[in-house]
Amino acid sequence: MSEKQIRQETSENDGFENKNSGLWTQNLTVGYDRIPLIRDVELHVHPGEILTLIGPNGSGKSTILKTITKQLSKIAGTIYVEGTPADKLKDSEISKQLSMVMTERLRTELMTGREVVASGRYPYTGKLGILSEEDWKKVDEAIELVNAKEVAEQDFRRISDGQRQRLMLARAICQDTQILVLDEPTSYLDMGFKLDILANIRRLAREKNIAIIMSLHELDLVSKISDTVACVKGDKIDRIGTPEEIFTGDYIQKLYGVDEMSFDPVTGQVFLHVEKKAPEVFVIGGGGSGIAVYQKLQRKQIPFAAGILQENDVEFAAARALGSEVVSEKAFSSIGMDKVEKAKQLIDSCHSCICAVDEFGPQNEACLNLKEYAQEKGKLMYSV
Ligand SMILES: Nc1ncnc2c1ncn2[C@@H]1O[C@H](COP(=O)(O)OP(=O)(O)OP(=O)(O)O)[C@@H](O)[C@H]1O
Repeated sequence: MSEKQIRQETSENDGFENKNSGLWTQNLTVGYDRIPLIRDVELHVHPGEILTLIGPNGSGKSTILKTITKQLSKIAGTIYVEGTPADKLKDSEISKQLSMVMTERLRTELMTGREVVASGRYPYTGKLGILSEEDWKKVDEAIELVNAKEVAEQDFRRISDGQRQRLMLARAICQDTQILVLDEPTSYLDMGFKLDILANIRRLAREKNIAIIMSLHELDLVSKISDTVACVKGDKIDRIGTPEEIFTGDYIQKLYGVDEMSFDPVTGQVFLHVEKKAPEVFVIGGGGSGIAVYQKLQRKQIPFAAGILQENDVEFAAARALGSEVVSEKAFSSIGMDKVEKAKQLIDSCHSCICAVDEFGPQNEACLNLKEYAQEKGKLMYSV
């Protein structure tokens, strides 16, 4: 860790905020046609860190980002770029300090991907826009970083959305600024590129000490990449904190207006809404063994009960979300006889029982007991 990073981390720990670095917004109000959409936006993105905006569609994430990058006029407040109010900076000065991924305003007729990326170097070239060898080196490094070498020489308009997105990110990266603004940088990318680009963004922040502010819809990735998460809801930033402070309890579910069980804040898993009906099948699961069975039953719309799961079991959230009933025991406690009885009653009321568990030991003896019970009753099945 560099000395600068250590200083930065310790400065956070003692609560000291350095307004002269990164990006800072104070009492910022954003909106359209002078009508406020989000008020009092107070964000600070430190060098080397990533702040991610999350929130439902239309909540105002892009509006905040567009205002920060001056594509949209602010209604009130101040945006500090590396300590200086953005109003006092010329566009040419801002573009040396702050870069953004944008697609709308760019004219890309007859341009190759590499040329589009190279336009990110224009703030550093003279009026004729001639790039030096050093500029082209930065262009090619950025293209390499986003894994877009194979499409760099193609017509920018004739490549896929995902390839275009990677090149636009390269364009922002080679602009070589201290602040990077990204609006949904992974929306068109497949899973492999999503992970790759986000890992690169993370590395870029840490290694080059860049302050990054972005919006993301992939909640499972937000907590892995962000230092700070700001939640946009209604006419304000509803909550701001570390991923651990945001992804807890039922906050995210409330932010997005979904059922509490539709999302597991610990793993980031999402579950389709299920109508809770009287269970027809009892699933003996545990340790992740039951998940595939729950999903199959859900796809077939067969209501089920599950058990006996400890509340810290990896499949507890899935069972709770997809099952009509779950017999569970507190984490790290031995399974009580009352829970075994409850599970047996449910087996009695179901027409069949599926045992997803392959191996039994002292920790899941109660489940072995249930399997034997189901067998005695002639209800044991091995697959859906
Ligand atoms: N040019 C515009 N003029 C007026 N209103 C606009 C304009 N662009 C967006 N809006 C409105 O501003 C609100 C916020 O839009 P914004 O694009 O910032 O949301 P978002 O959080 O980025 O959404 P998404 O997750 O769907 O990308 C929406 O109600 C939208 O309809």
